[in-house]
Amino acid sequence: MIPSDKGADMPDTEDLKRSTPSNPENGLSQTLRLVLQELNLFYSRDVSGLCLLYDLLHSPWLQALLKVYDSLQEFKGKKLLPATSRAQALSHEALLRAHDTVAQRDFEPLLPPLPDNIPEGEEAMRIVCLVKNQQPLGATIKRHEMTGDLLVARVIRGGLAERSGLLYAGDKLVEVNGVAVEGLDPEQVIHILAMSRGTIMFKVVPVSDPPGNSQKMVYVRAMTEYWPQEDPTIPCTEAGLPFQKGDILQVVDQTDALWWQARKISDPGTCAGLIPSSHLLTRKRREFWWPQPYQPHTHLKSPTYKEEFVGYGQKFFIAGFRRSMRLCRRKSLLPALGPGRGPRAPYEEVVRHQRRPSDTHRLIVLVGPSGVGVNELRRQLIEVNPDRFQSAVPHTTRSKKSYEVDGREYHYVSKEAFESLVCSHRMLEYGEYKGHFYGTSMDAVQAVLNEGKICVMDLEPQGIQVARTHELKPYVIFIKPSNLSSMKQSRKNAKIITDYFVDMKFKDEDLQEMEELAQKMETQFGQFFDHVIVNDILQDACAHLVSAVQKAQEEPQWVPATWVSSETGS
Ligand SMILES: Nc1ncnc2c1ncn2[C@@H]1O[C@H](COP(=O)(O)OP(=O)(O)OP(=O)(O)O)[C@@H](O)[C@H]1O
Repeated sequence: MIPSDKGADMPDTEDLKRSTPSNPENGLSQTLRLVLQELNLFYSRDVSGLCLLYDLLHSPWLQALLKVYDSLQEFKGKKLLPATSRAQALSHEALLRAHDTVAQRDFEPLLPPLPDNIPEGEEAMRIVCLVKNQQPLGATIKRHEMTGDLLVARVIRGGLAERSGLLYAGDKLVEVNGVAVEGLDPEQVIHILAMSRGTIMFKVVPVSDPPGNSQKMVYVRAMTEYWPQEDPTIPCTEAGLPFQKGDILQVVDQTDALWWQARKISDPGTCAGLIPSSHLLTRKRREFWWPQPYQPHTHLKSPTYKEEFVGYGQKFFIAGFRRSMRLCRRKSLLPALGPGRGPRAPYEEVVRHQRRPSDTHRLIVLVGPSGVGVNELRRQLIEVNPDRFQSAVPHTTRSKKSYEVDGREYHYVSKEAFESLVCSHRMLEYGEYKGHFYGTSMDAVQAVLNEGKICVMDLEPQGIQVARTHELKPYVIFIKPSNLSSMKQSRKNAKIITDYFVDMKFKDEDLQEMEELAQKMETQFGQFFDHVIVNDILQDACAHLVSAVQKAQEEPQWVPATWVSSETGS
């Protein structure tokens, strides 16, 4: 292993520039230096503002800077061309030469040619000098099981070793900084490297067939978390890349069947790190890390209350807010995800996808612990623009009441018809309440989308996976409670919906339970959340929701690759 290292001082390029008198930029850099010196003087002098301004406006460096500015302005609109055709030809040639030099990796310093009189059987050596700067060398070493040789085990993408183009996986280490490594342990070599400052010299026997660079770049969403520090099997802990559920990773190397190299898209310029391959992580999860299945709401008392419309007195009818539907959702019959079900693959391949204006909108799914305000926010969103946002009309097997309209409050269907929807996997979620079934079908959602509207629904988290289809392309927003003291303040007048009391106020233990449930949901389902909104001040949360929904529809987003490939394939 070659651990990270700090401390090598690179020469200051500015200083190098200054020391060349013929440099045409000397005038400018000289002026800039004067500016700094003079400003420094002003800073430390006790002067009145007027004197300072007078001095400043008359100072030669300011005049010089203004001239520079004028010249730049003059050239800003012009296309710069070489003055003569000969200069033009020369500039083309210089450009091509620079291109070839980079393409052929024809870098300095040039090493002396190998002597002619190398004895028969002597292995050809490569001498590699690397200047350590503030980043890891980016390579790992191992001992060959049969020969006992010390080999470069892997070269990490984006690291110093890889960028030098001089060290390859499989190269045999002979010397490090003049010390012969034969017979040393990898740890001893690491120690030599850790102690070195500035230039490090490796003498290696090059691998006969260096690996090519034809890796396809793949992006994946992490469906689980990974902490290299807690994994005793990782070949090099320092080279490990920790990640959390939902992180998007750019996998840059999959040559090794067990350990891939990846970087987070949130840190694009960084050196890659080691992550377990999909196969290896699946095995590890099965062995150690599978979390306890999520238990949905268990605290509800036995139903004693009459079904009642919970409409908050809105000015127009919005489907999908009825108490029975909401209460039965908590007892959703969708099985909780757990071993044997749910997402087995630890990584999901994703692509950046931009919805075309002619496509139907993405389904907006709101998820959150009971009482956090999912329905309040959904209702507010729809009220903001009912022509744009709409809920799906749920199905029920209970009979229609006299004041209800089929297809408005519910689609009223027989038990057989309901069961047939369930069996044909057309129900996004369903549950039983007081002996009747309630649920939301994919077709009800599709009907809203087909009207050109944005369908907004709330789901229990174990239903998210059912909704994740390429037709609906759900964008999942997790509504999260803020901290306990803020919640106590903001929920002073809020009412919980239960099946045993109407208009019950939140007690401290309700808020506590909400927080715990939110944590559980995030731990187990965080990989599915495209966005998180903390519902503290209602107005702010609502504004946040409007902007998140807008972005989900109009800006490129990471979506499962299968959603897009099934589109292009059809
Ligand atoms: N940010 C907020 N500030 C104050 N009160 C809020 C806020 N958000 C929601 N509420 C209130 O909290 C109560 C519960 O909200 P809501 O009914 O939307 O919960 P829910 O998440 O849909 O829960 P359930 O799924 O159990 O119905 C309501 O009285 C609602 O008006």
